[in-house]
Amino acid sequence: MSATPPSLLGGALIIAGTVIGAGMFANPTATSGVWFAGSLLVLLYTWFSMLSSGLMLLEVNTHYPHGASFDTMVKDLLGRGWNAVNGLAVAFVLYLLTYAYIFVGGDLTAQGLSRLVGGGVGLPAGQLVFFVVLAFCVWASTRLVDRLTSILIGGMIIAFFWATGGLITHVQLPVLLDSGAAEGSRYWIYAATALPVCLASFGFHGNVSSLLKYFNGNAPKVARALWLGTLIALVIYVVWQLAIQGNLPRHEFAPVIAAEGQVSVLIETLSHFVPTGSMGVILSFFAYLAIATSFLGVTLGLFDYLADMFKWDDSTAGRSKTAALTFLPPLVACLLFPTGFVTAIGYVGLAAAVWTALIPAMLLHKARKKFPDSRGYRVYGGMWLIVWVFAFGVINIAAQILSQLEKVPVFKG
Ligand SMILES: N[C@@H](Cc1ccccc1)C(=O)O
Repeated sequence: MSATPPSLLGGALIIAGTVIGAGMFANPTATSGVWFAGSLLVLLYTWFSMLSSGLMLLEVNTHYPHGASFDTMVKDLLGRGWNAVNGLAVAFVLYLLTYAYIFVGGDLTAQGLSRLVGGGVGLPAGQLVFFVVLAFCVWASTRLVDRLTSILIGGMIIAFFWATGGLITHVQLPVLLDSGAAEGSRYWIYAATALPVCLASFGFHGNVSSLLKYFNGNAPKVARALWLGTLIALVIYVVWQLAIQGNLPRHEFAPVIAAEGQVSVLIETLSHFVPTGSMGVILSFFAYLAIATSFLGVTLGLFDYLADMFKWDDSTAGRSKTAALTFLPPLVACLLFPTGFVTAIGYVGLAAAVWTALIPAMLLHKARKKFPDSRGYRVYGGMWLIVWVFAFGVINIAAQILSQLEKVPVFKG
């Protein structure tokens, strides 16, 4: 990153770039049970809780030297045991996301290539092409990724409004409100599937300490960047829900759910209800950019994390070893065990709940005891916020486990 501190908007875009990713493509499918009005409540609840836990991490971070990582804070405040749990949960999320990105990115690549050469490019071929190009960027250099990301994020936001602009004008109120639903249709009983997926789609918490370093320890400015970045994401998610759930009727979601929310199937099913035309292509293009930016951000995080853990240096040999450990396990898993996309994101939510909700709440509780008369940045809310965020984590973990065990109703369309 450059030496001059970035603008507030620059910081907010870094956050928005991480937040907006694979998660959002799973949202319309995961919230098809609670439908539009319910999804707004779930999104608001998740946004507020995730922003708050990010601000908690920020407050804790101000007690440590600039750039002190998650690892340092957890070890110091909660001890080695929790640090091991935290490290495992972080690694699990990053690996699983890489898997989900290859899955979706490969799907879209296969579609795109088929269109170019006139059909017949399979999913594994698409996954390999997508993977090789982006993994090469990460292996080659951090600077390249940095440059690439800002261009991609800009393009992504433009493509998003371009693509959904058309869809929004077609939104049908009865579809959005599901007013033609059968007598006695139920919505709230399906909240458990929605929660962890929305949690995953608001995750960014690995970026807080690097942003604080980037802004030279100016915590209030980082806090503003978190507010702005997560608000941009919230607006985009709401518009996205409107575009999909305002056009594709709830009772027609079955094929999308059966395909586990695969993005190409979502777009294809949508095209039966709206004349998507070139919009389908722009939508795929947007999806592509969103996945690519997250892939770059997440794998770079995983890459640095592994290099640091194994103390592998920055030489070509060192980087190659790190790259192999970063990329090969998810690629192999993707080729061998193609489970569904929405399920994968649900498990991302489960593991992410540990380090984006439970741990931040525990850290802040400890930090306020350890540094009682600090006069620096303080997040709003006092003790009730700590309890709120902790409960949010527990609720999400329970929701994912119960819906995987089918102990709670799961909407099938
Ligand atoms: N929000 C990211 C996923 C993520 C989760 C947790 C931490 C960081 C990133 C996405 O939707 O793709």
